[in-house]
Amino acid sequence: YGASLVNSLPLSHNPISSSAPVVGILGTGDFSRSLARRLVASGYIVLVGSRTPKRFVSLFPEEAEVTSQIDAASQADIVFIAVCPEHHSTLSDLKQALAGKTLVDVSNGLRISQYGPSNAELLADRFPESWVVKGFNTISAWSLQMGPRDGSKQVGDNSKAKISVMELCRRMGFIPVDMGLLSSSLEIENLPLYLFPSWRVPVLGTLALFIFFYLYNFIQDILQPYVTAGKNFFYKMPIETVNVTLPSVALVLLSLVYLPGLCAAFLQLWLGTKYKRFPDWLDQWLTMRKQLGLCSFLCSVLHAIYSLCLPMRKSARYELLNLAFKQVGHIYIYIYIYQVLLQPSSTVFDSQNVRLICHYHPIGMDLEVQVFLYTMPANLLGHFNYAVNCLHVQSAPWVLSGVVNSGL
Ligand SMILES: NC(=O)C1=CN([C@@H]2O[C@H](COP(=O)(O)OP(=O)(O)OC[C@H]3O[C@@H](n4cnc5c(N)ncnc54)[C@H](OP(=O)(O)O)[C@@H]3O)[C@@H](O)[C@H]2O)C=CC1
Ligand SMILES: [Fe+3]
Repeated sequence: YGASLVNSLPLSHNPISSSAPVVGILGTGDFSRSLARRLVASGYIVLVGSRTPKRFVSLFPEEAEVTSQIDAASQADIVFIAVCPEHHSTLSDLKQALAGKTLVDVSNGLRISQYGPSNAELLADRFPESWVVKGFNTISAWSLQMGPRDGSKQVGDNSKAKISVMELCRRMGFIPVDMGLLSSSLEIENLPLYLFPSWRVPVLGTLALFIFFYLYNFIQDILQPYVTAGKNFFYKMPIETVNVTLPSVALVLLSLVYLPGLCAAFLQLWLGTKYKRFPDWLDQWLTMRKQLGLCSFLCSVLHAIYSLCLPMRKSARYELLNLAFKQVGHIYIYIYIYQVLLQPSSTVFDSQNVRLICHYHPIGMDLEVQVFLYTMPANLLGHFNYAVNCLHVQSAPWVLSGVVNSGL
């Protein structure tokens, strides 16, 4: 869904100065589209070179010209090679047009390799009369779309003044980011005022789910026995009812982490393309997965703590069995902890993770493979975790009581 955000990004109003270098991009894939958008926003003249320019014009911002590969290569001063390395050989015809120019190789490998030659070195061999620079490969198409995040952000109408402030910033060791004209200043002023904007909906959703399940459990376990049989179980309210509520909330939240990926995959199969924009609700849901996953994690951890707090039961044997089952049942919490703490860069909840899988391995990938990758959890542990969690929440109460009551 690299395409999903491209159209929604506002362009800043940089005037294209005549002295700005003309930048060429070969390829019209995810990376090329994100890069073109950002370059246009930064005031560059962008020429995109494609084998079939007409097909892809609509996917690029109006300011960028989509043309043939040879056109882009001969007119540009600096050329990004946003074509997967397998297909670099198909660019050999452009050797003459690219002579003496700077080529930026943005490619990534498919697996870690200890020995060369690298893609960039191979490219340099292929184009001995050009200057190859390796770069941008660590920036995903997604990050390019999201725009600059770090550094001091500058806007101003007088470019000389702006440059002097940016130079000052650079000398102080920060990376200045040009955000356009003074008319964009409101955007920068507002930036520090948003407090956890991405957390509002997941946290409210968690609270709503908690209230729903708590009321359900309260009515079923406390109110109903009280009304029908006059039994007083109100002492269960602060700990036991909360404790049966938490895993249900965690499970539903975990389902909400996986569901949008499946929806997206089916939608892409249905539409037959990955280049259509997702509906807004799905787009927002997809970007919320990380927060939903972490809320689920929090509920599980609370559940583990509450389980330890529960008062001991009648007999020592029952207690021991119960405790043992609890530990088995709570495997999913350990898996969670493993996922969240030990694999921070690739946690299953990372909303960018699935995108990255697709972005780093898109070579010749057909739709089926892509859909497979989209539906596959970024981390198999995630689905294992989900299954154990389901078993625990769904069957644990009566399986455990059955086993314990049968005298085992
Ligand atoms: N996507 C990402 O997040 C990142 C990507 N990269 C690197 O950028 C490069 C491009 O990635 P990405 O844009 O995702 O890949 P895509 O598969 O989405 O796009 C590749 C593009 O290459 C062009 N191309 C030219 N010749 C051929 C050919 N013979 N066969 C197939 N395609 C050809 C196609 O454009 P056309 O049909 O118009 O000619 C196609 O759109 C890769 O090297 C990748 O490693 C690096 C960092 C991040
Ligand atoms: Fe439990």
